[in-house]
Amino acid sequence: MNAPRRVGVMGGTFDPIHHGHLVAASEVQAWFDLDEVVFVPTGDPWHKADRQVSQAEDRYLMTVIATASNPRFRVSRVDIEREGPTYTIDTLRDLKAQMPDAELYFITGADALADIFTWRDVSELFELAQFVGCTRPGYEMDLSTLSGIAADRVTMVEIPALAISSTDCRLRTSRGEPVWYLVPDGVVQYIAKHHLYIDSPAGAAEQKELL
Ligand SMILES: Nc1ncnc2c1ncn2[C@@H]1O[C@H](COP(=O)(O)OP(=O)(O)OP(=O)(O)O)[C@@H](O)[C@H]1O
Ligand SMILES: O=C(O)c1ccc[n+]([C@@H]2O[C@H](COP(=O)([O-])O)[C@@H](O)[C@H]2O)c1
Repeated sequence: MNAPRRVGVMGGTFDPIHHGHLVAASEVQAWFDLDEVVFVPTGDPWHKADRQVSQAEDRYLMTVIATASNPRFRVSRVDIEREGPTYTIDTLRDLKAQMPDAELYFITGADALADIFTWRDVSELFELAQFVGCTRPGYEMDLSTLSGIAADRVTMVEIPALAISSTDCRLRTSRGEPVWYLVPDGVVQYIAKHHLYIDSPAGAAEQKELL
């Protein structure tokens, strides 16, 4: 009998996708010898309701551009195409329906993992996937706070520390500061071409210079 496919699932708002996301996915792929990592941009990230999130289609296309050079990476539209707020329980059910024999590994940073007990249907989440928490500068995750099934289903992985966040990339862009080398080149160009994260004509002029 063939061994089951091992599939990483990298969920994120990716507004924009940056090298912290890509390094986390690549490290976990290598660590668990995953056959592929599926990036899943959120549709409606209810947990980020305190701010305006860019159009799903822009976040999806930036994710496609950023992952295109890695043959083990692909991007799924399951969260974008589902109506209503995005919950990981639905993401994992949809992916499991598409790949019934796959073992799923849901990849998060330490900050997202620390909040996992606030996520919808948390105990079923641990039945559908193993969870992999990546270290992230500025965030601690103490695995001893997990109990029962969660403790067996969560692994922490130490990855190269990249103090990059989408928040900082948006702020830098809005101030006319460069995001080259924080995000892939194609994403810099997408941001500038589509005038993302700019709220003033002066900022737009700076952005033109970046192209
Ligand atoms: N630099 C990083 N190192 C490790 N993990 C990261 C890093 N940046 C993001 N992640 C993880 O990637 C996933 C998707 O993150 P998300 O798209 O929210 O990016 P973000 O940089 O945290 O965004 P924002 O600043 O807008 O909150 C989350 O699990 C998050 O913890
Ligand atoms: O299912 C939930 O209740 C839930 C709550 C918060 C975050 N998530 C998922 O966690 C992933 C990372 O989220 P974020 O906010 O760091 O981009 C993304 O796939 C979200 O859909 C999921």
